[in-house]
Amino acid sequence: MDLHLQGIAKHYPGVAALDAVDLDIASGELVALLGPSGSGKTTLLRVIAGLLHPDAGRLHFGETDATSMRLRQRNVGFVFQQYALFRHMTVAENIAFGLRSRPRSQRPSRAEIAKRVDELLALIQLPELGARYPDQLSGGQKQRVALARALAIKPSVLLLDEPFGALDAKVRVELRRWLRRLHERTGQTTLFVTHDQEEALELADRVVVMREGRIEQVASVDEIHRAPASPFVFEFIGRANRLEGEVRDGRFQMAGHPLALPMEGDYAGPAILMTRPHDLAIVKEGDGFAAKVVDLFRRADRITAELECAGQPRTIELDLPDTQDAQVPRVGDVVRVLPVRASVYPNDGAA
Ligand SMILES: Nc1ncnc2c1ncn2[C@@H]1O[C@H](COP(=O)(O)OP(=O)(O)OP(=O)(O)O)[C@@H](O)[C@H]1O
Repeated sequence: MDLHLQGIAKHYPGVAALDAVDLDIASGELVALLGPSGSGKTTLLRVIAGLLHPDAGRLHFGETDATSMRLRQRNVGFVFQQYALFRHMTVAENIAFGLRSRPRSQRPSRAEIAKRVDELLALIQLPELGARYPDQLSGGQKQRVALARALAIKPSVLLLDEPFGALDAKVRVELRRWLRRLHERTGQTTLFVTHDQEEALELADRVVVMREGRIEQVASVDEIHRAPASPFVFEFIGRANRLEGEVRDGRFQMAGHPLALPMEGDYAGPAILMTRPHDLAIVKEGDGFAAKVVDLFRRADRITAELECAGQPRTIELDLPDTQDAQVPRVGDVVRVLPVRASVYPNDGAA
């Protein structure tokens, strides 16, 4: 089922949890909602689920206007961070719950429900565990059962709110890969909330980056990497450096010195250059800008230099290439730094 949101708004006293959100999700897509705490991800999910009524805007499931539809009519599957399994029910009973609690006219027969439960136990790769109780499962197993329970009703859309948030890092990575494979098999339209950029980028077909109740960018994982729409997105999806300057004659300048980076568009004025630590190089002479090494960090797989640049409010980080003969500067050295790759944005004060 495809999903269309137009101008969805939800206000609480003093805060716009959602501020005119437009979003289209195609049938079968796996979309990640990514954003910092408080950016409106959960609110958006709750509006789609029908747990929360928006103040404004319209929501369509396919051709059907679902804005005023009740939770049950929407037939959505929902999984939260905290395992919401019923403790007094077995795994099989938990999975069957959504089907069993349907009105009699829409309820499948006992045999059909049992068959569906078996299919789902196989799908979540826990075929032997139907008779167990939730307390007898690991955290990862519980979340797989929660997913099976959400899928049992053949939902129009599956809504996952940080479903792996309470699990340890290793299990989390395993489960997100498992979810990706599961999605490839089921083709279930899925919206996945996370504040973990790695999780979003590994899992999703498309990523929606949210900030203060608004959508900052919607794009494929590739495009979000290649062309982050704003300094906020750039910073949110990986380690980032920010340099302030201006664009003149199609070049970014710091303290009057133009860098040799080609720039698209005809913007001129205050600007922000964003670049990743591994996209900065130390050069012998010529282009680039001067920076002073204020610290060196040895990490597992690299050495990172922290640099101070004249006139810049923040220090920047540069990853040194991992080669034996690489010249490692010392703290206090002044080096010339060249951004090999960067994105330049107008500095409108909001970035
Ligand atoms: N019931 C409520 N009453 C008042 N304010 C609320 C309520 N629910 C959410 N908010 C506010 O709306 C904004 C968006 O909240 P939301 O829970 O959607 O953010 P989120 O991106 O899911 O955050 P997190 O990653 O921390 O879960 C926040 O500023 C939050 O404080």
